[in-house]
Amino acid sequence: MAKSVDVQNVSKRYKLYKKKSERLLDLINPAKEYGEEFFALRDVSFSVDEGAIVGLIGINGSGKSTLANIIAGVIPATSGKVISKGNVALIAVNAGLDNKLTGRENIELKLLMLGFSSQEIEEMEEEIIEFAEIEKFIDQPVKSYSSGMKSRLGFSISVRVDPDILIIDEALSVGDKAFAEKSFNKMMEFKEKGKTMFFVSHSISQMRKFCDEIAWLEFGTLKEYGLADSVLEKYEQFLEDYKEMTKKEKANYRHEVLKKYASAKQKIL
Ligand SMILES: Nc1ncnc2c1ncn2[C@@H]1O[C@H](COP(=O)(O)OP(=O)(O)OP(=O)(O)O)[C@@H](O)[C@H]1O
Repeated sequence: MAKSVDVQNVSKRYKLYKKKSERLLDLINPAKEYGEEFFALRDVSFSVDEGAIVGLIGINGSGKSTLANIIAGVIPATSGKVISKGNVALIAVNAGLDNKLTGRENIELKLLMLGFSSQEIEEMEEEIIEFAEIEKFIDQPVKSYSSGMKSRLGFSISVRVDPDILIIDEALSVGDKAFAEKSFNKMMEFKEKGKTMFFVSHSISQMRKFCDEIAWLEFGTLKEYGLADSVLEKYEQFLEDYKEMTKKEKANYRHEVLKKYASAKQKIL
């Protein structure tokens, strides 16, 4: 089976500064290393077959959105790389929409940037507006939209553009039930067309219905990658245990996971 997305040793490092002056000093004198290092992703690798639907799971802050953004090319990895076959679209609340522009201007700008002609844009525009169900508000600035409206607009543009690889980050959880159903049907259509999709959600039942494979992230590391049923079962059990832990036990757990990761890495090096 041909590979669609290859995530190779991807890490994402952020610098956390206590004061604005630290950020400035770090820029002026990078050798001195001001601020605290924080890894949102640590050496994550996996590859995805063409047509697979992959769920990204993990507790809050485990790195799901960071990974989704890196695969979509919205933010760069600090090290490692992602090789994708075809064009990638990310659908997330707020992703890729300019708040100052109206809904219509956002559609036009996005389609222009993707290289569509003005005639094609004219044809696609009405379909996008209709699918997004924001007809009356389409000429209002996006900053006046609710999060549901933004997400509907983002979703409608991305699916109409017909990308090879689609990444959906929590965007469906903000819409109403009817729109969520319409979006779900659209995604099933994409699935039947054999497109590769990534799906970020906290809903295990949605994941179970929709995904073939799961990447389970834990404190920025890839804990497991495998078939959906088996990984989701383990994740559900983990969530039950994790929920019962005290704050201190959770901190210890995190410490142990990262220690294990560091020693495994040392063995490889
Ligand atoms: N721009 C940034 N600067 C500093 N830290 C960041 C930045 N973006 C994300 N992080 C941190 O990286 C970690 C991973 O964030 P991310 O949003 O990818 O997690 P997530 O798994 O999607 O979380 P959630 O389920 O809560 O949405 C978090 O601890 C977050 O605070």
